[in-house]
Amino acid sequence: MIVGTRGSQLALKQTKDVCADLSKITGQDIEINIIKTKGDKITDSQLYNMDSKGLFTKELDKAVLEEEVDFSVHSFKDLPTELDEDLEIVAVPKREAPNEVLISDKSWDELTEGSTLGTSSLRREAFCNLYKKDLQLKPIRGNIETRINKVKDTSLDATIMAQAGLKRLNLDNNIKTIFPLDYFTPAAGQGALAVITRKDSDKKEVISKLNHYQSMQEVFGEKSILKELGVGCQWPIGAIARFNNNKFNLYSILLTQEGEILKECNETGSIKDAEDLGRKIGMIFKDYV
Ligand SMILES: NCc1[nH]cc(CCC(=O)O)c1CC(=O)O
Repeated sequence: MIVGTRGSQLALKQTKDVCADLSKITGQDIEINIIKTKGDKITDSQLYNMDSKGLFTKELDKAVLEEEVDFSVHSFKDLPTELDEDLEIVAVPKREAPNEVLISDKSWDELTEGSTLGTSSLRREAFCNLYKKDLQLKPIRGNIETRINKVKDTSLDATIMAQAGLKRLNLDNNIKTIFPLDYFTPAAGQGALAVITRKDSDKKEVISKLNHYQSMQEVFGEKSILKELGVGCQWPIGAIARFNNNKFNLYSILLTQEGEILKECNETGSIKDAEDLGRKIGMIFKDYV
């Protein structure tokens, strides 16, 4: 089999992890085909100002559709809300920690007025403005290590990242503060991967063995909020689903860029109805955007 992936350190590590698990099932090695996406080529730091639909996924989708590769591996949170009609997310492997973390010499509580914090995420900007209006927010680009180095070489006082990416790259020793999920709520799908094939692929069945049902329901629930709203990552929305003690809970918060809370929702139900809960929250949010 051949897998398509972006070439970033994180994308490659994620793909290798998925392939190792899949090889255990098939007993065969998987060839890795690196595909450059538009998102890898642009250098503008204000990513969220652009039409972000499939910025990191379009070329990969094409490779799967044209049977250049058998499947692709993505960070779930970077997927656009609508997938090509001939493609399918056949597996969401067990999710890594979805939390947001602070990279800095100082803890979140110690960060003082005027400190510089690098982020190019509207949601992270909104949460910073909600809790610490006096930080100087600066756009930041580059791979995870580059971002950490901007703090280490003191060109920035702090940055906020996903714990999952750091864990996967064994860079989690740089974490200063791990944010609780209901304090600094992550993006829909954060910490999870998506394995995509063609709907009519004969590899679908074997690849679907990588699926972790609970993780899939959590991230599909979160993503359906955005789907219902008809927005991608251009809105500052945090969403987190958790399945604990046999209860499926979906929490989401809608902010303005300036850090004002427009609406918070919390729904509990059956894990199999994850997407219904997400749609319900999306519908409620429609009155607030
Ligand atoms: N938008 C970038 C991106 N896409 C996926 C991850 C890693 C974490 C994940 O798998 O959710 C990151 C880095 C970050 O947000 O810090």
